[in-house]
Amino acid sequence: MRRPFIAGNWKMNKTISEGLVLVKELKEVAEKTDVEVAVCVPFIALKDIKEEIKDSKIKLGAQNMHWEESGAFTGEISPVMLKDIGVDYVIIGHSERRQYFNETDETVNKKIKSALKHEINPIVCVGETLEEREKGIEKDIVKNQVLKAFDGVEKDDVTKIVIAYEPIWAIGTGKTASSEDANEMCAFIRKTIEEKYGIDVSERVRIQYGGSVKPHNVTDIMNQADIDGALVGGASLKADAFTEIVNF
Ligand SMILES: O=C(CO)COP(=O)(O)O
Repeated sequence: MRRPFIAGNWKMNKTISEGLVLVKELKEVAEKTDVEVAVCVPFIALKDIKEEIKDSKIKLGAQNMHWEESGAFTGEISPVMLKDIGVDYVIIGHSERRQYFNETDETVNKKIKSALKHEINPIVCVGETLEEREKGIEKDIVKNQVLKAFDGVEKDDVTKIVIAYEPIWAIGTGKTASSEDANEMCAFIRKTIEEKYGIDVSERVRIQYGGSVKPHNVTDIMNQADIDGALVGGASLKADAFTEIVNF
């Protein structure tokens, strides 16, 4: 019922020409699978990558955006600009943006509502730090992030949003949450959505896991009942590894 969704987050990697080489190699796997496949690429590569994948099944994502449509916001990119290129998805509230660029639950919420208004599907990231997990407060943290992210979001829009559960301690560290722990949190997120919007919505919203997803662990992760996909960092930078992940 929920279509599996594997998205690569290239982060600050790949020049435009390197990115073009990579997406050319991903077209075939996207063609042959029922899994939805997306690449979330640096802003400056969006247009060229779009041109390259326009006749393929690969979807295009950005990694951030401002919530305003235009204005005096030096260095920022607006939803109007992303839509103009034909972007399908935008990652919002990645932990690296929360950690290094002062992104808050409030800005995440504004960005989600703005993306929806401009018909770009948000991939909203939530997840706890290691310290929070060790204290046993990870569910409180994640619930709070989810509720703040969805504040004021209309019921009809909820399933346009993809939620990515990315425990911060698992990102780029080679440590994955056990698939059972990851599933437990994803089920808890789904419950949180159910409490706010009802089960008809919560059963349809897609929840990804992210954090050191690799070819060797993806099958186990994707076999979990409440995990509908993966947001892949490092392993999305190589065609062979990402292809294996898509073919979980
Ligand atoms: O942050 C991530 C995806 O957004 C995960 O990154 P890694 O797969 O490199 O751990």
